[in-house]
Amino acid sequence: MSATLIDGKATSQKIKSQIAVRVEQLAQQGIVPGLAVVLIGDNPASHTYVKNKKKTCEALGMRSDLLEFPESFGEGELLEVISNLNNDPEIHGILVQLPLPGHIDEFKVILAIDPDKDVDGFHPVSVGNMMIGREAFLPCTPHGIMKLLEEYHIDPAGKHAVVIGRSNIVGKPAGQLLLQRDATVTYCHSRTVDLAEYTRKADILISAVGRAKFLGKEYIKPGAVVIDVGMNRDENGKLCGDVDFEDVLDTASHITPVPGGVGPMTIAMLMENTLLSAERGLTETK
Ligand SMILES: Nc1nc2c(c(=O)[nH]1)N[C@@H](CN(C=O)c1ccc(C(=O)N[C@@H](CCC(=O)O)C(=O)O)cc1)CN2
Repeated sequence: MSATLIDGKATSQKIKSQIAVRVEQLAQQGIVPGLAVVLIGDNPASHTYVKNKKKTCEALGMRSDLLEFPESFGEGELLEVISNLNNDPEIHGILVQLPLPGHIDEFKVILAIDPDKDVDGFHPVSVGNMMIGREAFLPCTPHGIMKLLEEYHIDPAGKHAVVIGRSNIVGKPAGQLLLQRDATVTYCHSRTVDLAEYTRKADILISAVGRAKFLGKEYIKPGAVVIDVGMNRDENGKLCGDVDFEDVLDTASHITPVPGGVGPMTIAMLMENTLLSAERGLTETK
């Protein structure tokens, strides 16, 4: 039997429609959620992502400031830009597009963002709050994964979730959020010996490996839910995930496509975090 497709595009559209309604309600109180996106350098993929963020903001009635700087932009200059955004009352969310050029210390930059405007959920304060289950901006990709599971009525409680990847942006927080939903979580990574030994025991498999079509059916437990976070190019230059989609289709129960799976959810969750930040400001000033 063929797996059910987990449609991130449709789910993200649904979430964005709900966000647009809340943005309109805020507008009646004279507040427009504002997102500042900072881009350094010429990475073509990053350019596409920030343009999409701007377009989505505008489509939802939110303000979006795109601040673009050359590859040579200094770390000190960037920290100053962030400080100005921290102090701008019309900006509710600040996002510095990653990766940054090598001469800029990513951690220093993340640390400079006011945690109240950290809509990426990368600041140690956000990460700490997420870890202990307190209110926090959740990192957009893992949060998007959890929303997809919810949308498709997949309850992680009691399931064995295997996460391949241990990045701070995706792997680590994805495992943490699954744990909070009572899954039993195993992390695998580039030094894991006999990966298939673990993945074949996964009821929910999250892959953030970054290797095109790396996971075939021999890695998948029959009936597993497969969430593909990979964003790779195949031998023909076509966008594809970590999972060999066609090969796995008859083994998995549910699967996310690439494109159209987790990716669109990342942007929807960013919009939601920015809206939450603006709504939060409203509560605090009342
Ligand atoms: N500051 C951040 N930097 C980066 C993040 C992030 O969350 N915060 N994540 C990624 C890039 N990213 C958003 O920034 C992102 C990547 C991909 C997509 C997406 O919608 N992908 C589409 C396909 C797009 C295409 O055709 O190329 C899909 O999967 O359907 C959204 C956001 C790294 N940097």
